[in-house]
Formats: sequence, C-alpha cells, structure tokens
Amino acid sequence: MRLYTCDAIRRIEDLLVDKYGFDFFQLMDYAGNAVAEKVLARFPGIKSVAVLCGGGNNGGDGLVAARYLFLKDIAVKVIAASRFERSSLQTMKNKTILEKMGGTLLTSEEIGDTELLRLLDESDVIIDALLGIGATSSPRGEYLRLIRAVNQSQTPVVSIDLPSGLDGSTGEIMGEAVKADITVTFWGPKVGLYVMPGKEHAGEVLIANEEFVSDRLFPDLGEIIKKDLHLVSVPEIKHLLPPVTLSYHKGKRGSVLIFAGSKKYKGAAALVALGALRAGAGRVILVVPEGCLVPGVTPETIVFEVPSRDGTLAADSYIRAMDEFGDIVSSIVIGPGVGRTNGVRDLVSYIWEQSQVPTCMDADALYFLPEIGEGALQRRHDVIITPHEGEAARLMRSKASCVSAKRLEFAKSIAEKWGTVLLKGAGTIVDDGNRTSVIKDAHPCLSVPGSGDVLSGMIGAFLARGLGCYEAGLCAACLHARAGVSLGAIRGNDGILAGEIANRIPIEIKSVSELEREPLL
Ligand SMILES: NC(=O)C1=CN([C@@H]2O[C@H](COP(=O)(O)OP(=O)(O)OC[C@H]3O[C@@H](n4cnc5c(N)ncnc54)[C@H](O)[C@@H]3O)[C@@H](O)[C@H]2O)[C@H](O)CC1
Ligand SMILES: [K+]
Repeated sequence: MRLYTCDAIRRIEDLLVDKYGFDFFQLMDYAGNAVAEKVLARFPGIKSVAVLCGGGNNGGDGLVAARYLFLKDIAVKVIAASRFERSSLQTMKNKTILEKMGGTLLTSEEIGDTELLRLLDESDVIIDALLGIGATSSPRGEYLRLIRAVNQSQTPVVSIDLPSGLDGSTGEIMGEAVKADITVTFWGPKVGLYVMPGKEHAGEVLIANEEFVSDRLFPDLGEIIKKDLHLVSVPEIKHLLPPVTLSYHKGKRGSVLIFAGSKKYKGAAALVALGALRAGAGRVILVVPEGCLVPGVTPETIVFEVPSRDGTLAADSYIRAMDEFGDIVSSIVIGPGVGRTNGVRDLVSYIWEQSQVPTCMDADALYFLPEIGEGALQRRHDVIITPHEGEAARLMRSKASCVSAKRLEFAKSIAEKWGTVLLKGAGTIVDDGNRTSVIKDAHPCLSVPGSGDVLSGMIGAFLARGLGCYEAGLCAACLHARAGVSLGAIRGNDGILAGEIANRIPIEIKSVSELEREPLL
C-alpha cells in the first residue's frame, strides 16, 4: 500500500480543487463529517465531547466535526487554542456557523489549568484538532498547554488527521505530541502514522475519504506521490513468497549456512536454525565452535563443529564450512550469539570482503562492521543487516535515542552506507537505499529474547529460496510480525517464547498464500 507524505496530501487536495472543482469548504466538510461519523460509530451513546481546535484548517475540521456531533444532540464544547484571527475563510465560516447554531466556543487562554482538566475529564471523548499537516515546528503557547492537558486526561482521544505535534511525513515528534487512541486521517495512509514514535501516538488509524484518491480519479497518482514508500502487510507479500510445487525437493528450497553461537551464547544458534527451517529452507547448516553444543537444536539441522578460538568462531570457520558445503550454500546468516572476540571480527571481515553469497548480518556481526568498513567500505548489494536501534546507533556513531526519534532517516543513511537494512522494532523499516517499506503489523509480545535470532534465520531462508535482500527482509519481517499478532491475540503481551514465534511461521505463510492476490508493490 502506498504511503503518503504531507506534501503529497497537499498536492492531492489542490488537485481535487483544480481538477474537479471542489472548494476547500467542501473538503473540510467531508473531513469533519467523517470524523463525527467515526466517533459516533466507535463511541455509541456518548453524551459530551470536547473539541480542541487550532487556528488552522485542522481546527476547521474540528469545528465541522463539532457541528455534526452537536446536531446529534451531543453536548459539544469547542476549546480553541487560537482566536481564529488569521484563520482561513473556510475555518472562519465554520466557526460562524457553529456559533450561530448556539454551539459552545471557549478560548483556552481564558480557562485555568484545573478547569481545563476538569472539562476534559468530564467529556466522554476528546477530539484533537489542534495541528495537522500544517505544523512545522514544536507546538508552543496554548497549543503545547492543551497537548499536555490531553495527555494528562484519562478521556479517550480521537485525533483529526494527525496527533497534534506529529510530523506526518516522518513519524517524528516535534517536541511533544498528543497520544491518541484513534486517529482519523484523510485521503490515504500518512507515513508518520506508521513509523515509530508516531505509530504509538496515533493509536488505531482509520482512513476516511480514501475512495477519492483512486487511480481512476488520478491516473497520474504515481507522479504525485513517492512511489518508493510502502506500507507492507501480509497481502503485499503474497506475490513475493516463493511458490512450492509437487516437484520440489530440499535442494530447490535452498541451503542456509549459519554462523552463530559461542561458548557463552549457545541457544541463539538453535533459534536461528529453527527460524530458517520454519520459513521453508531446504537445508540448514549450523556452524558452531567445538564444545559449544547447541541445546535444543532440532534434528533437522546439520550441525558442523569447527575449532573454537576463545570459545567463539574464528575466520577459518568460513573456509572450513565452504570446503564442506560450498557447492550447496545459497545464503549465509552470521551474528546471533557469536560474541565479540578477535576471531569473530576476522570472520565477519572475511565474509564481508570475500563472500559471494547473499548474507544476513545480525547482532554481534554488526558490532564489527564500523571498523571493518573504515576507509575502504564497499556497500554490498547482496547483504542485509538487521540492527535494533542500539546497533543502528553504533553503526552510525550516534545514540539509540537519536535513532528512535528519527527511524526513517537513520534507516536510509544505513542503507546508503552498508546495504539493505531492516531496522527492528515496532513499525519495522526495510530500506535498500532506493525503496523504503514500513511493516504495518506489530505486537509487544515480540520483544522477547531470541525473537531477533528467529527473524535472521527466516531472512536466511528467504534469501536461500531466491529472494533479493529487500524482498527477503519484507517477507521475514511481515510474517514475524504477523506471528506476533496471532500469538498475542491468544496469549497476550508477555511470556511468548521465541521458538513459539518460529513455530507459528508455517501457519502464517499458509494464510498469506490463501489470500486474494493484491496489487504488486
Ligand atoms: N487544505 C484543505 O483545505 C484541507 C485541509 N484539511 C485539514 O487541514 C489540515 C492542514 O491545515 P493547515 O491550515 O495547513 O495547517 P494546520 O491546521 O495543521 O496548522 C496550521 C496552524 O497552526 C499554527 N501552528 C503551526 N505550527 C504551530 C506550532 N508549532 N505551535 C503553535 N501553532 C502552530 C499555525 O499558525 C496555523 O494557524 C490538515 O491536516 C487537515 O486536517 C482538511 O482535511 C480538509 C481540506
Ligand atoms: K490533530
């Protein structure tokens, strides 16, 4: 599904006016009406609503929503952050209509903090119409005071278009932002509602008036919006998953060579292997240091022990493994549990520089990339790296908090420097330097030990099955997230085991293949 930046949305609105003759008053009416409808549908039986309006057109949408709710006999109080002195004609007109109808319009400046909180707490729903796509800097003044009050109140919050204070094009928070339960957005999915931290602030996203932005009305839609920015959920990966037929044998499914585990971290290797097997790899070969027998490894895994150096793998592990299995290896996974010894550094360096096989680098392997790459780094087109925010920060010599705040930007920079990147975390981002996808599904139950090891094994399997790095990352991240959603729905947020995530993958693959075919990315 295409994702929209705020610029694209503005162009679409301008085109609706220029090409089809809508006026902005009509568009605002569509928007506000849709919000009122969604609020009524989601919160049936509500008696009172507080609508917080800014002075821009987002505030105008709020005034329209207020009017439609008022007409349904709901007690509506508009609390305005601005006196509408510099508002657009359509916002002014909607303010006048509501006033003439007898609606209650208060100005926030005239309401003290205690009274403000009381008004919000006494309402059944808060509608946040302070700032939308027009906000360009951190909220200040009354806007900031109202955002803080909304976040302090226990009343459910519905944000119009965007949670106020959120950058709709990036998911970044401009200082502070409303934490909504529901966001009703217009025309199409905006990037910032799906990228963390915006994703968490947006709550559930409902898209209104999406039917206006069709290829039928806008044959040149591809020119208007960035074609390389996608929201990916299971329907979109259906066409990517490699088909399996009766004539298949394990050789056709490809062979994954995994470098994982150490004396200290043995279990990681077993989980990578399990992830690879569950994602449909034909052969899974696990290269581990001697004496580091992997507990719980499934018997379907081929275990290849190599001499240990300081309880970890060494550079010659690669040569030994390739001597034995080189003619069948179709992908490599390196990193989970390997440790951070000199031997591992040499191994990672060797694979980065010498290997010709599509490779997934994860965990400790990423620790060494900055120094390996120092000076003569060649970006690799057949490598996918899978950092969490802390590892991403190290790669870019930054802080994890900076990566968390600007996930899209960091993912792009890493992809441009190293190769395809999969930036872990809710709203996982996959970027190959040219294309960016955000994974729609996410679930808190996925944040458990070993979850990432399973993911890297899955990526190894999809690479082995012939997918490119970007496509393998998309399929693995999407199915992994989907497994989390399925498990979480039954078992809740806590205590899911990484192995259970892996074991869920075949069912998720089956459910994808049974879906109706969706348009290609
Ligand atoms: N184009 C249309 O007719 C439609 C727009 N829709 C809605 O309108 C908003 C975008 O409206 P816009 O007027 O461009 O901007 P905002 O309302 O988001 O904000 C501008 C407003 O806020 C003040 N302001 C900006 N930044 C700050 C800040 N950091 N602190 C305090 N105040 C700030 C600024 O002075 C302006 O007054 C869009 O999201 C839709 O909700 C409808 O969809 C219908 C068609
Ligand atoms: K808003």
